[in-house]
Amino acid sequence: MKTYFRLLSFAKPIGKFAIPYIFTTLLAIIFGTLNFTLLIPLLKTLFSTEAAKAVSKPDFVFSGKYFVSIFDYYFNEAIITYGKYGALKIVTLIIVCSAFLSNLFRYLSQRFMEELRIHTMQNLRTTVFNNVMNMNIGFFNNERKGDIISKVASDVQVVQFTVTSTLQVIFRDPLQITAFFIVLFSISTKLTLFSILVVPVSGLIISTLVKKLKKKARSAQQSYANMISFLDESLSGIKIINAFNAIPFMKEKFRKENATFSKYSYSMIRRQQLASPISEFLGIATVGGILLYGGHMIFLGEGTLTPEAFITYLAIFSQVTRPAKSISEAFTNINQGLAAGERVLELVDAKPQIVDKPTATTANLFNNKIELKNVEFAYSEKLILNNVSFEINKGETVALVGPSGSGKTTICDLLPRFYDIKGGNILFDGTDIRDLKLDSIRGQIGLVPQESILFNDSIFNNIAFGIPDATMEEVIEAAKIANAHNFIMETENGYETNIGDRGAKLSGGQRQRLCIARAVLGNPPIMLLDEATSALDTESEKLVQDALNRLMQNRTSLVIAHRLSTIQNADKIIVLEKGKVIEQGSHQELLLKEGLYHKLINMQSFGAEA
Ligand SMILES: Nc1ncnc2c1ncn2[C@@H]1O[C@H](COP(=O)(O)OP(=O)(O)OP(=O)(O)O)[C@@H](O)[C@H]1O
Repeated sequence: MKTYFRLLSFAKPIGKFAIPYIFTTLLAIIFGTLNFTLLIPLLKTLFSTEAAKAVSKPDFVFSGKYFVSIFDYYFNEAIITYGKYGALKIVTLIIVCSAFLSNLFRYLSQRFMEELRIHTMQNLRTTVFNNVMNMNIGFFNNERKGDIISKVASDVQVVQFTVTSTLQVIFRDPLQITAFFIVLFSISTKLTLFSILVVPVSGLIISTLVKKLKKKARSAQQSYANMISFLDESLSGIKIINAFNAIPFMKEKFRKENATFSKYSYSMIRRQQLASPISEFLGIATVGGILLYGGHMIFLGEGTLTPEAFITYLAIFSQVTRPAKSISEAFTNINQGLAAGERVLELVDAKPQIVDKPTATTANLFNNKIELKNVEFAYSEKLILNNVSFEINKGETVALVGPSGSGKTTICDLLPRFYDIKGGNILFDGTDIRDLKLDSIRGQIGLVPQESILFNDSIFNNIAFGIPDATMEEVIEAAKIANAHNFIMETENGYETNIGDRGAKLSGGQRQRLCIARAVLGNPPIMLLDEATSALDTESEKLVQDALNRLMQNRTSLVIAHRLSTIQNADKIIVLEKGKVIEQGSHQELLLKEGLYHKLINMQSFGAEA
């Protein structure tokens, strides 16, 4: 129930939709019930052989019986005044008008409900996406991408079609049933009491049926998420899958997950679908019982039940099953909706671990140095960085070198606070970065990752990423500095060319140069650079290297260096091993020490050029 109300809280402002909905629904129910009530006089005129006699007007009492008898009274009057056929015309006209109004209001109420539903889901989807974007990088190491995608895309959809659609069931259908029962009671109390006895029995049967649905729904949704993850991985890794002849293997893996999903869906749907025929059957069985009981009452001349009232009674009672059925259906579906809702709310409730302190201040423009002091860091339990200390002075290029897994990338991720450190300090111009606003630090740091990260968009938008007011002149200028302008001009639509998924339509060197152009345009005072290890051909390599050198000019840079030339030109080299700084100094100083650096140089482990 808590989940349900939380999901509804996304309907804000609910009054905007709920008030017109309640109003139109009430009118639809009133006119809908009126239609059936009018059947009594209609049948009476058609079948009665006696001439109408004047009767006295019934006294007002607030009850269903009064309304039935007042109809009777006016109808009788109409027969006396206009004759039987004339009265029939009037009643038919009223029935048609009332049916028109009832359907009109039903349509309007449906429209308000749809607006509420779509509005709620729009809110929910935006909230989930925004919250996911706010999460710190570490969150994505633990959550599977496909899981997040399926929560935002599919689970929200399930919530939409189950949770919010129960809203109308909660309000409209019980009200409709009540209205019908008021009329039923006024026609025959005895008969109605008899039929009510059946309701708890069918309720019990249905609730046993749906009890297990929620667990099954959760397993089905999880299995669906696995499929999405798998699809995502397969599409990203399609080249490797082909190269390793792994297509049959992947197909088989997908087939298995797909079969699991189908199994859960099937067993869930089997139960779900049972609810409707069972409730319909119970409804008809009840009508059968009423038919016998009511017929018995008429034949014996017991009570006041007339044949026309009895037919009307049966007509109305057969209508009761419709809202009753939709209530029972809603209850079977809601479990599936709640399971999906819980999965979605997990994402809404996830709290980013890295947020601004309330006392955080805005960092001034970088003007002195970044200092790592006895930094300790662990992704989980195992310490990855241990007592790391070094300084990056303004204007310097500092190179990080060390064997694979020594912690170079980790150090680069700590400066923009993608992760928080466990011990020590990282000082930005003397202030701990945890005391500064995240935006104000990240705004001063540019990032060129090893793997070019580009979006399925135009070249212009990829370069101007994150700078919405960038002009074409500025973008061209940045592209020229990054040696990208010439190749861009050779593409089909120049800066408007779409580069495909993750830049698939470009070469590796071109992708790197676009990423460099993006960093140039951002013009941050500090650059974090992860040099690509993949060897490019000499021509492309030269263009990229040249672009990187220009990017680093007049800037403070921390570079994960793989090229000997970058390392030799660095002002300072930090040599890492197993998360510790083993040596630091210039190229010449470190060579003289004949330590790890010397060994690494001799082993030529700095990539293609070394
Ligand atoms: N997201 C993560 N979760 C847990 N452990 C991680 C994560 N990322 C890296 N590690 C571990 O941290 C250690 C340092 O990794 P890091 O990526 O910083 O090394 P690196 O020096 O950049 O290596 P390479 O040169 O191969 O890129 C490794 O032992 C790695 O297994």
